Amino acid sequence: MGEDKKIIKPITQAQKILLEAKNLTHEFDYKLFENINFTLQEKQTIAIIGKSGSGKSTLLNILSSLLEPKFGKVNYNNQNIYKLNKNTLLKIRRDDFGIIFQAHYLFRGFSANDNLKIATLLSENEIDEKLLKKLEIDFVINQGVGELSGGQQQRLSIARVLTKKPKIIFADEPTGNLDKTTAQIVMDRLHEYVRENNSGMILVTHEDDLAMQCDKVYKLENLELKELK
Ligand SMILES: Nc1ncnc2c1ncn2[C@@H]1O[C@H](COP(=O)(O)OP(=O)(O)OP(=O)(O)O)[C@@H](O)[C@H]1O
Repeated sequence: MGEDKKIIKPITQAQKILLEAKNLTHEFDYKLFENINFTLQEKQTIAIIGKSGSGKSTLLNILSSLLEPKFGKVNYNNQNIYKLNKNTLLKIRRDDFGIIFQAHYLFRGFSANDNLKIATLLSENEIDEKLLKKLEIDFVINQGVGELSGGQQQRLSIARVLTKKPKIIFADEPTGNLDKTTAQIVMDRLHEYVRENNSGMILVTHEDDLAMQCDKVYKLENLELKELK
């Protein structure tokens, strides 16, 4: 009698949805986008490209809880973040959302190290020395923020955000001040972080080659979000 053969089936589990936006519409002086739907899954990276002024940063602000849309909703943990009470929203923004914008919001009177320590105090995580080395800022860590170059400040703000271990990274031109090689180093770290932490990332960029390294690429154009990849 032959042995029972066990057939091991691959488990095809649906990826968890991290963020879901429905019917987003927004305008300032003119309409920027209308009825946009958007989903970010665990371990997924999504790039948003488009012409200057098309509304990419505005969309990222809305997705990251910083700007309430004129219409539509943004769901995180199945709840519309704009219907949450202020303290709950602040907690999500502090603990779960890692916002990397062009204005770094670093504390300028403090050293680079102090800026990182603030993130460790908020999250009870350690400063990741290896990450600082990979980002090539380990040797400026004791300098004041004001003494760092623009690109070093940018990488410090990225290190600070990653120290928090966010569930979702929202990055608006995170490599804007960097040369091509350093920009790639930073992007590699962000992708690595997402993979290793079951996180997700939404990246706004003008760099098509950096966008194409993401799992999905959308172009904001004519009020719509068109899927390019
Ligand atoms: N807070 C605001 N109040 C009024 N108008 C705004 C505000 N924020 C953005 N806008 C306008 O909305 C439009 C889209 O701006 P946004 O920064 O979202 O574009 P973008 O696609 O990110 O541009 P860029 O690629 O140049 O950064 C612009 O015309 C801008 O002036």
